[in-house]
Amino acid sequence: MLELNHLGYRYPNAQQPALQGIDLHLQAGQCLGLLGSNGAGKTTLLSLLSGVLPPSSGAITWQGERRLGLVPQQLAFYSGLKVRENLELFADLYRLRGHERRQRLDRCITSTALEDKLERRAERLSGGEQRRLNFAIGLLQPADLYLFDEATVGVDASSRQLLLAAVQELVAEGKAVIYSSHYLDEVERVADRILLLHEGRVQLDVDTHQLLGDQPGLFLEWPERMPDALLPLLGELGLMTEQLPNGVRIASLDVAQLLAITRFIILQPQAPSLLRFGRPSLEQLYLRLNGGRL
Ligand SMILES: Nc1ncnc2c1ncn2[C@@H]1O[C@H](COP(=O)(O)OP(=O)(O)OP(=O)(O)O)[C@@H](O)[C@H]1O
Repeated sequence: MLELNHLGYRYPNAQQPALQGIDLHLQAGQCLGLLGSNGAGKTTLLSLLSGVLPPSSGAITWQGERRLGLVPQQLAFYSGLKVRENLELFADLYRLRGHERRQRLDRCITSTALEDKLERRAERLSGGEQRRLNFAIGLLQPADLYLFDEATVGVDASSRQLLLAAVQELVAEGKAVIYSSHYLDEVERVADRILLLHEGRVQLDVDTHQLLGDQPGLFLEWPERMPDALLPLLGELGLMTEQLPNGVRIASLDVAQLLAITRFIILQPQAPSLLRFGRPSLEQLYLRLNGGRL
């Protein structure tokens, strides 16, 4: 659907490029979680894709028609108009007619739980409700690729569930989605692939399941460093381990092995800061991958 080849962008008068050497191939039905700390280049990338900024280098190639829906970080509606008037206006802009218009309007209103706010002027909505209107306008647009930039900031927990379900529905229908957020639990839920940007470059581009692993493991971490005798013990027990900065992840183990490790831990002067059995969360992995920057 979309291919990026060595894409780069430098803001006028900026010393460093905001993006450089970005290669990416995105397919229909794929949801890419776009991660990176503040200033990593996420919004710049979305601005290039949506045509707001022209590439300074490299190329964006669309396979087929370029049909794009955007939920921008900055609220983009008419604050003096009512919610319904805003939606009707954007439906006009998107040239929606007849049955499709009615259907898309109904769906975006339901997906963002704005049924009770339709007659309210947008400027009189709460912050979270304004975000939901912003989201609804993006969903209304018929598109093959949807871009979400910090789309759920300030949205309450139950509305957030609705918005995430709407994103998942798009993906299930075969739309491509790029979902940029600092809320890693959201990204973990919707994205099947993770693209991590750091200082304008791709640091990681990986399948979410591959990153998180399908097998639960035992995570052990100490506040400073793990006890020196731990690794030899794990070796004696014949366990597969992955070393972490202050601890280990043990891929799979039986009850006897778990008991031996527990005995060892009890005898240590310092207790572990983390002892957890399961899959790592994206947030745990991200903090490690991104050097502690969220
Ligand atoms: N209009 C601009 N003029 C000059 N530099 C800019 C401009 N907008 C962004 N930048 C710079 O480009 C880099 C990438 O910014 P960008 O907004 O893409 O980051 P981001 O990953 O979206 O960050 P955040 O998580 O804070 O939204 C940063 O170094 C930023 O300072």
